[in-house]
Formats: sequence, structure tokens, C-alpha cells
Amino acid sequence: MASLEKDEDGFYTPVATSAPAATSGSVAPASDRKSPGPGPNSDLISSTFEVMVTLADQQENPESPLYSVKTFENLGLHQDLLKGIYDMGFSKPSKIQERALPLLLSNPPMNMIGQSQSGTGKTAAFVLTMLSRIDFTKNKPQALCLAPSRELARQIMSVVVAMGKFTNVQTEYAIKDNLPRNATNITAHVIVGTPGTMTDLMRRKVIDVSEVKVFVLDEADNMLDQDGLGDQTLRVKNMLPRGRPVQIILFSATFPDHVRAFASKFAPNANKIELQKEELSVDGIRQFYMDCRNEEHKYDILVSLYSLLTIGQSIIFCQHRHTADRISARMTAEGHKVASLHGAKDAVERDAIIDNFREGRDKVLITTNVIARGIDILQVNMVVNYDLPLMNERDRSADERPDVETYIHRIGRTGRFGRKGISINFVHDKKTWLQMEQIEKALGKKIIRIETNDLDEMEEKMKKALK
Ligand SMILES: Nc1ncnc2c1ncn2[C@@H]1O[C@H](COP(=O)(O)OP(=O)(O)OP(=O)(O)O)[C@@H](O)[C@H]1O
Repeated sequence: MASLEKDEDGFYTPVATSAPAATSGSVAPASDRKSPGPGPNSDLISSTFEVMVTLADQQENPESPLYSVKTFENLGLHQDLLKGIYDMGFSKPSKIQERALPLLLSNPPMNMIGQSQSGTGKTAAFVLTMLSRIDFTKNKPQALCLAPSRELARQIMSVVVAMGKFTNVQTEYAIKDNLPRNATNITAHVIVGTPGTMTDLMRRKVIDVSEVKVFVLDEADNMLDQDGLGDQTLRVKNMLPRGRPVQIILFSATFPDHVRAFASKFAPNANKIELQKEELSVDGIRQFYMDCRNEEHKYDILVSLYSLLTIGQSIIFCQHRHTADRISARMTAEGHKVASLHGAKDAVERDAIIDNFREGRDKVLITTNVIARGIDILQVNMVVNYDLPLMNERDRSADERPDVETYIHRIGRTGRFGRKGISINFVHDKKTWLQMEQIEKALGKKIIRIETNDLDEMEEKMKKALK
């Protein structure tokens, strides 16, 4: 039997909802079977002298989201996890880690709704919690984590594996096309996946939930949004054991008003860490716009930016899959090296595309909202909104208001953990200009104009913003 489920970039795709007859034994952990993605960010602090100084300065500055007074030792973590953290090159916790970890690790466990700007280290906070709560003598799933895309699930898993390097943690994915269809019993401690596949595996009892203690939603506002993944996420929660406590942890850089109430119901009596509206975007990201004459001019401008896009790495966001494919095919035919990624590609292809980009083999990635959230690639110093994100991408309505949350997440693919980055919005008519103005108002940050006909000025402005 198949039903329709909404995928990550808002399109409906058929998924199997009933299981074929289960036949054989348990499943090898993901860490044994295939690479969970890139290695830890061992170059994080030492990548350049400049970054090292900036990061240290920011971690001393009380105004910075990276600031903390404590050390990782103060946070009550197990020795094996401390080793994992230092092995990843982290020296001090960020503000969200310092504030959230003592609450997350306290006993009895309390639910948490945590908000902190993009790129400030939320993943480490929830991964450390999952790892801290595992009883390694039991070979049963004990921590489940859901993310909105397979790319993000794979990235989160790479953090679980890196932080758990000195523990005996066993891991498994709940993402499409990863497990053999006849898998019967996952014994891994930590399972990371997307909601459709997680639901399917739980329904078929491939995941035994009897020992689950922690349930994490990364990008929680997106995971709970009733126009998006909300139903599927709720289904997963409803299959968790009743009668014994499961710690529910919700993290995101954004929690728009319309999901806050549902989040509080989903994670009752949660400790809350919230941001003020004016704190939502990251200061290290300089925002620009370019006035294009029409759609065709947008393409010409993008091509003329190619040499700047490849100084580091860049992500170009489009509204539709076909736009991403069309631009990328055209640029490729004109001799430029670009890749395109969206939810209509199959699993193997998606993994190869993001891995190529992550490892720097491709420098320009043209995509949709599918990777607007969570993806952490430190070399990305430029984000282009070829099309501005609109509310109608979420729910297929006629709502042409800008989607401010998605905008925040898209530009947050750059400027990670104190780094500098720039974002450029293409506007091409009155409507798109007004949409951008609404984003500007919502964030309370000026978006600066760059001339489209003066490449030298453009280059100079951009390089200055990245210094
Ligand atoms: N304490 C730390 N010291 C140094 N680097 C850190 C620390 N914590 C996290 N990082 C690094 O900062 C980067 C951003 O972290 P992470 O991906 O967890 O951000 P996030 O808050 O989840 O962002 P988003 O909202 O975009 O999902 C990662 O490369 C991570 O390895």
C-alpha cells in the first residue's frame, strides 16, 4: 500500500505504508556499514589564524551567542564524551551549550524547547544529551532524533559518531533506502532519521521503542508545522512508550508564533531558552541585494558572479526544482562547474551530491529549500537567494508573503560559528522588492544594495564584507 507524504521541499511523493513480510535478523549499525558523512570539524579552530583570533574574541564577548563563562568540564559530562568534544577541536562551550546542557542533563529529565541563532552549536547540545542518557549495556534503541531532510539526518549522525568516538555507541539511520526492506530489528542505541521512514520502521516494529528515553526534534518549528511535517512527527511521538517518561527536546533557530503553542503541548513543562526578535539573525552575515531587470537578467547576474561564488563555496536557493535544474544545466553547458540538489533526485544521487559539495569538489550548489536548514559547511561564505522564499512554498497556497523563517535559515548556511558570510537577494520587480522589504523589517537589519553593472565595486564590497 502506498500513501502520499510531503517531502522536504514541499512536494508530495508516494511512500510505502505497509511492510513486506519480515524475514531476517538484526541490522548492522550505520557506522559499520557506510560512512555517515564527513568527519568531525577537526580544522574548526585552527583553519586560519584569523578565524582563531576572531573565534576566541567572540567567545570572550558577552554579547556574542558564542560567549560562555563555563568550560565543558563544568557541564557535568562523562569523561568519554569530554574526550570526544576535545577530539572535535571544541575548546569552550557556546552560549546555548552552556545554558542548555545543565538543564538537559539534570535528573529527573526535563523537556526542553531551545532556540539559538543558526550555526551556534545546537547540535552538540542535543547529541551530548542523547549520548549521556544511553545505557551501553542494553542493545536497544534509546535515543531517537528527527530532522527534516536526509542530508541533515546524515550530518547529525556524523556528529553522533564523532562525539561518541570514545564510547560504544551503535547508530542506525531511519532514512529512505538505507535499510534492506527485510530488516527486522534495529539494536542500535541512537537512531537518526526523517519522520516518514521513522514512522514506517516503528509501525513495522523494526524499531523497538520500549527503552527510548530521549526524543529530539532538530529544526523543531519545521518538524511541528501543521502545513509541513507536523502530522508525521506527531505520529512518531504517539508511538513512543506511554507510562514511562521520554525526554522531549526541541531545537531550532526560529520558533514562529504559530508553532509555539503546539511546541509547548508537544513538549509539556519544558525548560525554555528563547531569542528576542532582534537577535534572530547572525551579525557575521552581511546581507545584500541586487536589482535585476527581469528573470533573464537574474541568470546573467548569477553567471557574472561565478568567480566570486567560487572564492569559497556558495549555495544558490531557488523556489522550484525545475529552476535549480534549468540554471545548473545552462551554466554547465556554458562551461561552469555547478551542482544541483533537490528532493526529486534519488537517495544515492542526493548523498553523492551533498558529499561532493561538503568535501569541496563542487563549489557552487544550486538547490531548493531542501537544504535551507541545518546544513553545516564551514567553507560556505556566500548564499544567493535567486528566488526569495515565500510562504506559499510551505503550503501550496496563494500566499505571496515572504517566508521570514526560511530566509533566516537559508542565510544561516553561511557565517557558521563566528565566521563571516554574505547573502545576496535577487529582486527583479516591485513585488519581489516589497517582499524583501518585509524581510528587512521583520529582522530589523538593513539589506544593502549592490550595483549589478559594476563588477569591480561588487567584488570590492563583497571581499570587504568577508574580511
Ligand atoms: N563549542 C564549540 N566550539 C567550537 N565549534 C563548535 C562548538 N560547538 C559547535 N561548534 C561548531 O559550530 C558549527 C555550527 O554548529 P551546529 O551545526 O550545531 O549549529 P546549529 O546551531 O545547529 O545551527 P543551525 O540552526 O543552522 O542548525 C559546527 O561546525 C560545529 O562543529
